[in-house]
Amino acid sequence: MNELAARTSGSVHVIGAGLLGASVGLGLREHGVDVTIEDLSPTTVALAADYGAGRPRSAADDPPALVVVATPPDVVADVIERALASYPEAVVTDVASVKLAPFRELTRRGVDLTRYVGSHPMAGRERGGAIMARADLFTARPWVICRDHETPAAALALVESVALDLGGVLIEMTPEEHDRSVGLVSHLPQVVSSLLAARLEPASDQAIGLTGAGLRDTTRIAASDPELWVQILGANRAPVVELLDAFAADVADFAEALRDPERAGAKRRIADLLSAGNRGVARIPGKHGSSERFTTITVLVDDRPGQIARLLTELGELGINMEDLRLEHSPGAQIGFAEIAVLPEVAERALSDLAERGWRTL
Ligand SMILES: NC(=O)C1=CN([C@@H]2O[C@H](COP(=O)(O)OP(=O)(O)OC[C@H]3O[C@@H](n4cnc5c(N)ncnc54)[C@H](O)[C@@H]3O)[C@@H](O)[C@H]2O)C=CC1
Ligand SMILES: O=C(O)C(=O)Cc1ccc(O)cc1
Repeated sequence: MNELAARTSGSVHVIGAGLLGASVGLGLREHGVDVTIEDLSPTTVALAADYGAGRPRSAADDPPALVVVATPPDVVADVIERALASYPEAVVTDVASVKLAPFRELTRRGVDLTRYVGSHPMAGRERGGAIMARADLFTARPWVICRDHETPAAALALVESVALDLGGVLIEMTPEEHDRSVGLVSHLPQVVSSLLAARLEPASDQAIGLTGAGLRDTTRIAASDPELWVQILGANRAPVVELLDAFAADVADFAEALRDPERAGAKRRIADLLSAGNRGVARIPGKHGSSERFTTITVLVDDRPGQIARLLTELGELGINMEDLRLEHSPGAQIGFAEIAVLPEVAERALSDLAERGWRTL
């Protein structure tokens, strides 16, 4: 393996070798960090080891410098407590999606948390398990670190070095700030997406067949693991319930305006709520969200092998830099749509040059 230099010094022990734990292991191994892994399931340990996420710990191993706890949230406090006791020299971090509940539980138990630094990479996938792990899962994604004033600088630096080696973007927050923030940007979207997708269950095949990008975009995370989310939502219930109540009030407000759109002010109310959505989506960082930075051109692509590759090659030949690409294709359709984000100043030329080469654009 062609190793990248590591910031992380010392060996890392990962407890819970599923999606997050094995991804941490894979990413650190690429930097040549010595990683050992542990899981309740021997099969998961074997799988994660086979994929290259680390090796099982043996009695002869030196103690780790850092322990990363990547177990489900409902056991995370227990595992952190055990790790602090088992490795009295090590720094211990975790990657659980909620930060306040385990911190409070450990404090309630009187556990000395000097060597504990809570963290949370804002990266995941719909399905868990070691076989879903990827070394690049955390690349360019926010990685929240919850320190407190007593956290020793060396402990903080070690956790930060792991996050940076894995390509994460460090963000410092208190556990309270973290839980409120993820309630809004992760937990509320999960509930809304799941409830929306649940509406599809009894729908006819004919209706489902009309599905387009809008429904796909708003329901992707509805495929997430219910068991994990029961734990996450339960552990962050206060902020999530508050957000759900406010959301439900907006839904009721919207339905009320739509019930009688001829009533004075009703259309304005509907427009105001939709416009607030425009302003909200414009705040989302990243290429899809910051639509003002790029212009999207849509190219029709025949459903034949090699068409997308040809389109991308020709864009390169035309000297047009693609900032983002999205493909849309309905099953059974003879045509697909390639939505290509480009810099606004080249959009017009891209459309005309592509048309000249015989591509159909929208
Ligand atoms: N799935 C996601 O998209 C994200 C998950 N997280 C957090 O990461 C943590 C792990 O989630 P995933 O990797 O998705 O779950 P996962 O189900 O893929 O992996 C969890 C692993 O922990 C093991 N485990 C359970 N109890 C254990 C114990 N007491 N000791 C040792 N191993 C134990 C399980 O056997 C399993 O292999 C959770 O706390 C979750 O909140 C954070 C960011 C994203
Ligand atoms: O897929 C996405 O959009 C995610 O943001 C995944 C995710 C799920 C749970 C987390 O605690 C953090 C990130």
